[in-house]
Amino acid sequence: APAAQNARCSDGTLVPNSICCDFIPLAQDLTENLFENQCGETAHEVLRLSFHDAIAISQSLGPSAGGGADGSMLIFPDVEPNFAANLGISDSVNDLAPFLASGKFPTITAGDMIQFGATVAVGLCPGAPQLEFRAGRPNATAPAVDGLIPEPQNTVDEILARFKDAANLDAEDIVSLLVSHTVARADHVDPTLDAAPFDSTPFTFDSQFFLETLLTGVGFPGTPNNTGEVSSPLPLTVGDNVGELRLQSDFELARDPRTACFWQSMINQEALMAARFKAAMAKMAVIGHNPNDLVDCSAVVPKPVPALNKPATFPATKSAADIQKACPLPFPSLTTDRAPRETEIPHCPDNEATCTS
Ligand code: HEM
Ligand SMILES: [Ca+2]
Ligand SMILES: [Mn+2]
Repeated sequence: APAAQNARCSDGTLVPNSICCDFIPLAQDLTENLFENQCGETAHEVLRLSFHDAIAISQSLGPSAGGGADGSMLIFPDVEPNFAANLGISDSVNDLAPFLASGKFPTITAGDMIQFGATVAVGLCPGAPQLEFRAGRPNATAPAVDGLIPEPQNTVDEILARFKDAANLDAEDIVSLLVSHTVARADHVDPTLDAAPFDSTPFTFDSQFFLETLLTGVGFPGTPNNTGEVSSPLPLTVGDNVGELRLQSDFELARDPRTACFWQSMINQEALMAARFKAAMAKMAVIGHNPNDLVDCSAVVPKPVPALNKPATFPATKSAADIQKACPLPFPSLTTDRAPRETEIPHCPDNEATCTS
């Protein structure tokens, strides 16, 4: 049953508890002053942070190993962010810390700041769903131990085992969470590159990621032989416009018999993709908590920007012949973008000439 809506925020939003109202000015502050109204670098990094905070928990190791979505990254910024698997996460920690310390949001905990920040970030990406948000995560009392964050060099067996040990998340949950890699770029996999995108549309929440990870790899956007990286189908790098980078883990999850059909089913199915991402993110965001102890503040999550409603397409120069089909079900029929050669993937949202990276 839906929670009773027994408080009204000053802007008229009806919520179960007035605590929810405190997130309305935070959403506005983050949107304007941190994310600058874009599905850009800072938004991507806060989404990644929501995962790295939440997944650091272990049923087999017990409660002392980590508390899940408890804000430990923000409360102990000198511990987990220094683990190798968290390389780059300190950018997002440093981005959110001033909002926590500002005194403007005294009722908002570190864990809530991270998970709410991710809902705001995602909503700036065209095609993304309006995520659920629950408030009231108690502050972490200790940082998590090292070794709980999945890495791109991990096998599918290791990845499936890690998500199960963390919170009984299954293969479909993992693929659903990996929708996030549609708005993602790597800064540390190839140390010679900044912002190497995982698909050709890193500022759009679309299904290109699921399509492009199934194309035959032909080269590297930077240097070869990096740990956790395999060859990508669109490696063309021109200056700041870095070519596509493919994680070994995404390559293997796209082809493993346990995940390949669900992976393929996401292609050109944006409503399915958005719905499954929303459901999986709702599970991830409450790891370490009893959701019934939290207040459903979904009503204060900003409405996402409108979708572009562009069907999935093979990038220029690619076609069905380049697909490494791993699922026996029929492959969706898609057109190819028309251009004489491989196109550059723009470094900045909205094709602006400069942007933060
Ligand atoms: C098998 C599990 C996963 C692995 C192995 C993995 C690995 C990675 C790696 C290596 C990067 C590049 C980091 C860098 O070099 O800057 C990355 C980026 C990213 N990941 Fe994942 N990831 C996984 C799951 C997830 C999940 C579940 C989420 C969110 C729900 C997520 C969100 C992101 C985002 C948004 C970025 C881009 C950050 C940016 O653009 O700065 N990832 N991931
Ligand atoms: Ca995309
Ligand atoms: Mn980045």
